[in-house]
Amino acid sequence: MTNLLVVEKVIKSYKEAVVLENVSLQIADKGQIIQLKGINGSGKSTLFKLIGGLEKPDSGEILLSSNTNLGALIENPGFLENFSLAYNLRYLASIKSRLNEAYAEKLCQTLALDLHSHTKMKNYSVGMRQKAGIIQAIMEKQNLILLDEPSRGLDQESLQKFVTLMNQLR
Ligand SMILES: Nc1ncnc2c1ncn2[C@@H]1O[C@H](COP(=O)(O)OP(=O)(O)OP(=O)(O)O)[C@@H](O)[C@H]1O
Repeated sequence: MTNLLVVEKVIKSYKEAVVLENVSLQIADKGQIIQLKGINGSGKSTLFKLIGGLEKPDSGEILLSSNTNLGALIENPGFLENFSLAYNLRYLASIKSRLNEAYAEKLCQTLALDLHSHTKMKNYSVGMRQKAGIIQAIMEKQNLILLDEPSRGLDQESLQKFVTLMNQLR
């Protein structure tokens, strides 16, 4: 079976500081939930940025298979701040295809967000932005999903719904 992701002997430094030193991992199957644990500043977000192509490794390789469809929520998700949630989701989906409105609606309902709200993204709370970030990472039924601190800002009820949602995606 082709791996969805291969990280091979990756080294990444910022100035003098080596953040990732010979990191290797493979993700072969769908249906796995893999937790990346490490103390603050140990390089978790950096690894996600490398996998997402937002940063380049100093050496080593990051390989995504041709059938990998990557979804990512990395640190503070960027949005078109003067536009609504629906506009943003349609825009993001349009890069590859077209928004599945029914699925987006279902995800929004699950996480208690109003897809049809006219509120501009810049006026969303931290938790609402986080939910929007989670939704854009999974709304295309991506088969490899990177979620960096996904619980940030979520209230207790939303957190439970998020966990249920993740288990349903497996
Ligand atoms: N753009 C950058 N320029 C310089 N140093 C950076 C940059 N990005 C990250 N670092 C440094 O790399 C190290 C790893 O940061 P990273 O954000 O990957 O850690 P983390 O494990 O995700 O931390 P946390 O658990 O606190 O979110 C830290 O020392 C950080 O200061």
